[in-house]
Amino acid sequence: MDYFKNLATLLELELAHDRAAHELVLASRTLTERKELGVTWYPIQISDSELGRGDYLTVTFHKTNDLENGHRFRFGMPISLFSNYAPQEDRIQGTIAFVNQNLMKVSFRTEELPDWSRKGKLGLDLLFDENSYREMKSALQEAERGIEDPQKGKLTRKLLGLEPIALADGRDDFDDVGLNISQNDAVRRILGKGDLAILHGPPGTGKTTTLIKAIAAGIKRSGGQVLIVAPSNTAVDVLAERLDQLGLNVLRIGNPVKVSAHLLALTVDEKASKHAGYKEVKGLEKQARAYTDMARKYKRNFGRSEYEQRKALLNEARKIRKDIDRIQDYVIEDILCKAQVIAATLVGANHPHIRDKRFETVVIDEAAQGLEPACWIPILKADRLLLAGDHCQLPPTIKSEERESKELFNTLFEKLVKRYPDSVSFLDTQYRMNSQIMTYSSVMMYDGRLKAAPATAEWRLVDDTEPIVFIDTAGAGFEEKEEEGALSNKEEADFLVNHLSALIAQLEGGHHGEKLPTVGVITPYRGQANRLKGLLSDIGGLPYVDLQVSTVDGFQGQEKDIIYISLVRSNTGGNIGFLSDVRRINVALTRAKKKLVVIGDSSTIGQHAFYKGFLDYVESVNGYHSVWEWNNV
Ligand SMILES: Nc1ncnc2c1ncn2[C@@H]1O[C@H](COP(=O)(O)OP(=O)(O)OP(=O)(O)O)[C@@H](O)[C@H]1O
Repeated sequence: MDYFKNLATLLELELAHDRAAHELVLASRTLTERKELGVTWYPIQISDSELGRGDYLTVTFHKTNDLENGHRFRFGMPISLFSNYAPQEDRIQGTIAFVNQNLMKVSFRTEELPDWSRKGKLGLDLLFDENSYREMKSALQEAERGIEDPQKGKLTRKLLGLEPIALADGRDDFDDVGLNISQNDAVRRILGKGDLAILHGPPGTGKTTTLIKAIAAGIKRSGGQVLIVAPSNTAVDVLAERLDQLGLNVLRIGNPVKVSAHLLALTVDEKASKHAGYKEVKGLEKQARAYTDMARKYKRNFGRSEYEQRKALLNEARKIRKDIDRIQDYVIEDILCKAQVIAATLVGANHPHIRDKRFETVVIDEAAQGLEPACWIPILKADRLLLAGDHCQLPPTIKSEERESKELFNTLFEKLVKRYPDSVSFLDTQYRMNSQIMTYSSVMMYDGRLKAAPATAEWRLVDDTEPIVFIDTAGAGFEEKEEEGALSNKEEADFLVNHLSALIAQLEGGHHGEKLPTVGVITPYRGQANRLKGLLSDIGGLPYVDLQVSTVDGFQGQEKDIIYISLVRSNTGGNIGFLSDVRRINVALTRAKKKLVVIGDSSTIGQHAFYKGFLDYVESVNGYHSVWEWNNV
């Protein structure tokens, strides 16, 4: 079917760009730059190594310094181990079996690491993760092959509009006093046995709360097992943690990124270590290791009989390892059977432990951020599907610049919202923003259907009369500049930092030692984010203030009491680049709880209807100011 072939073509384009970009980083950046970009660990030390299943060697590495903040190594990705003596030649590839901030376990397809690993300093490079693309491609092929199959292709045909779909009518008696009307309605429709349910949750409307209540209620009623997936590990961690808190048996497939003992306890490895079969495995592992160690003694200068001895010992170890594998298979099967909820990333839904499993219900959270080919991986395991997300916020990240690739921004979530509007439950009450901050987003993005919960609608900073402010830099000579491909606006950044510092000083005066509000500074451009971070660190930060500076992408899903937005764009042509993607600016405008300050050049951004409307709106609530008002004080 052309539908999946077209998707596969788009995916190929994206793969080519992603790979080229990654390989360019590895080939052209220095070791220090790669470390900063989070794609290299160096220097590292080996703290353990263990021969395991299928003669794979698992080696544990530790970072020997902890200066880098964040890295991009994730469970299941390929890496390359190198030594500083000959970083080009001395290399061996492996796969990440576990990773946290400072420790990584890597499986190598060998019984021993090469000799060079005992000399010099070692490092790890993150290789391009072709595996995710392979899984996506094979899901598209499988979807295409299965579409004619009366049973297997059923949900696929329904989702594509080739066969009638059954939607739940919402006639159910579910009612949770902790949920609002739209949330309870949504749960009722999810609990009805339709083929598809979509939960549309604008910012701060309790999408996750609703989703986990619906899942828990469904399991409580009819048992069964639910697969819940999300595009990012962070989102999967949130879901796993919250479902576990509700007392469900949750199994986290893959490797949590959040540092939490609670979450770690939900993984297959941790559950296996507490399983009754584990003791037996440990005993057998000890025996196998003893045989292998004995065999290794015959390593050099041996004659025929020693050779035979060595072979026999290794054979013995191998036999024991087969027994271990059998017990481990049983343990894993038992853990999988008992789980009420299995949580994984989209690609993790094809982890070997669950690759061949089917689920009556599959749930995809943050579905509007998932690449469509990745969404098909879990969907192919489902009889019915529940999607949650908001297509009016950021779409998935796409590396390719080519025009056709932009088609991937049109997510399956959005297509299904349009194809089956009756399957959509809209959450209409938000618990985050003062109503003045919410209104423009509600009108432009959500047909004016969003309202603020009563307790939220009026909240504001102490003595503050302006929850939403636009500061116009038009004519002030603030200019956008491009340096090494990065856009920033120096004067706007200086102004922002001064304005923010003054606001905080004023709040400190009125706060008398109470906790200061949290602050976020958002800008669409990385160059400006770096400039702002630099300025703020030059003035020694803002003491006692919880402050985060980031691009819009780093803020999705978060909230702060005060948000500043630096729009950067200031040119005569009215060129606003990717600011014209209103989904991106919608995310920025909906992060503030009590005060939102937007700084930009009305003569540039005002040429675009969305921003023109925004300026008019802010003026109508008396929040419009010119930069001169501050500069002349
Ligand atoms: N019915 C409710 N009554 C009171 N507070 C609620 C209700 N539903 C959600 N909230 C609160 O709203 C906030 C957002 O909830 P949740 O984390 O579920 O939202 P979300 O919609 O998933 O958020 P996001 O904007 O990240 O998508 C939380 O602080 C939650 O406690």
